[in-house]
Amino acid sequence: MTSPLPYRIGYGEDAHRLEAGRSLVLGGVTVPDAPHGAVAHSDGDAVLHAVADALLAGLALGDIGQYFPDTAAEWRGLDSRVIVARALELVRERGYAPVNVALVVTLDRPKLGPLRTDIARSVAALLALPEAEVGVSFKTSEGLAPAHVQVRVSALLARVEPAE
Ligand SMILES: Nc1ccn([C@@H]2O[C@H](COP(=O)(O)O)[C@@H](O)[C@H]2O)c(=O)n1
Ligand SMILES: C[C@@]1(CO)OP(=O)(O)OP(=O)(O)OC[C@H]1O
Repeated sequence: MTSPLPYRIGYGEDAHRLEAGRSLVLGGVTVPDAPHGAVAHSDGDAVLHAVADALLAGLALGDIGQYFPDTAAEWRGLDSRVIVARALELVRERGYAPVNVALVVTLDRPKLGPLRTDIARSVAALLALPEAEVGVSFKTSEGLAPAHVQVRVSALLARVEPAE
């Protein structure tokens, strides 16, 4: 697919159920002393799954489940940084690069504020962006979904190579 557009917007979401005794990884950062972690086929990093889906959606390339099916034994326990790297590669192959991303994590506990910079820095490094181009917001569900993490991500992609 070639696109003449100078900019394209992508949006991605992910959600995972939380269970005690599992680690909670968000944006490539392991949350210390988390009371619960994601139930998932991979490492359950809902931030990175939503980031990758936003990159893919920006170029109408489908979603991560098509590239990393949760029925494939080879992806069990997968480090989600691999998923983002693949999505970024697909974006670059089409002549685009991410410009900035904004992500919102909805999680009742623990409080993530102390990890905001770590998560921004980690996601920025994965996308080869300055840290200031990764916006990180946290929300509680106000008790409506205490055993659940939800992430929403918007991403702006810019054409960096001339359209073929
Ligand atoms: N896991 C979370 C959730 C929220 N925060 C911060 O708490 C503030 C209030 O959140 P509301 O959902 O009640 O509006 C807000 O400043 C969030 O950044 C957090 O640190 N960790
Ligand atoms: C990442 C994959 C693959 O390991 O599995 P999960 O960790 O379950 O994550 P999800 O966001 O439900 O879907 C994408 C999957 O294909």
